[in-house]
Amino acid sequence: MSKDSEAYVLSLEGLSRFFRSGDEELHILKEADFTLQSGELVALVAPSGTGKSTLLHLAGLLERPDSGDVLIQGRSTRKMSESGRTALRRDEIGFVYQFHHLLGEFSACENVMLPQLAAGVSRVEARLRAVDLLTRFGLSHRLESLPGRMSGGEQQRTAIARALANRPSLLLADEPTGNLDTKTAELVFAELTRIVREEGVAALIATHNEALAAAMDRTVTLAEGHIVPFRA
Ligand SMILES: Nc1ncnc2c1ncn2[C@@H]1O[C@H](COP(=O)(O)OP(=O)(O)OP(=O)(O)O)[C@@H](O)[C@H]1O
Repeated sequence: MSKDSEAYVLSLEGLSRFFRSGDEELHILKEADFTLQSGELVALVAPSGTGKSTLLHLAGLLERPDSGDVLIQGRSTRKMSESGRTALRRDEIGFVYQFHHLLGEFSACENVMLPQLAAGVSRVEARLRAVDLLTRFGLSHRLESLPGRMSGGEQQRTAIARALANRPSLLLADEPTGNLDTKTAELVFAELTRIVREEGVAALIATHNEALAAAMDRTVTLAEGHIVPFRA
């Protein structure tokens, strides 16, 4: 465990990731450093193709870096086994994908219950939490709907509720309001902010929406493989 990392929910230390494209090496991250605290909401704003998804996947333990370390609540994941990473991901991290990845054969409520059941929460408690979250995101009339019968925006809101279901310490979101209209995006973002503050979640949210980014605590971008403050 490194010196100050325990104070942060997420610490990225000297993180590097490159891809080979023909003869070229694409250095997406080059010894990048970053920290995120409990209750902090940070926007990640960078042009398409610069590596936002890559960064979120590394931070969410969905991929491994070429070098460097990702620390979650001060715990190094560099030498952690796949099963250790999976458990840490289940217990500490909520991830909202660009495309919602809901399970089509389960209702909205069941989709939000499933990660809780996997973490050992009782059915009764899991349902209470699912109903509360879905209601907060304006979906109380959609509890028993299958994803295929819901609009894109409703599916995305369900995916956000699912990511928050296990009270994660870290929320990572890849364009979570990308397919919502402006008004719905604002409402969803306001509720997301409330939950982040109330539950002390640390959130890193990739977005192209400048108004939403401006409403967060700070904004970072990717520049030459580093994570740096964004200056408009
Ligand atoms: N597995 C991979 N193999 C090779 N190249 C990859 C791989 N994953 C990503 N890349 C490349 O890395 C770069 C960054 O991709 P990434 O998806 O992280 O960007 P992004 O900023 O999230 O883009 P967008 O906003 O369009 O989603 C792109 O040029 C992409 O082609």
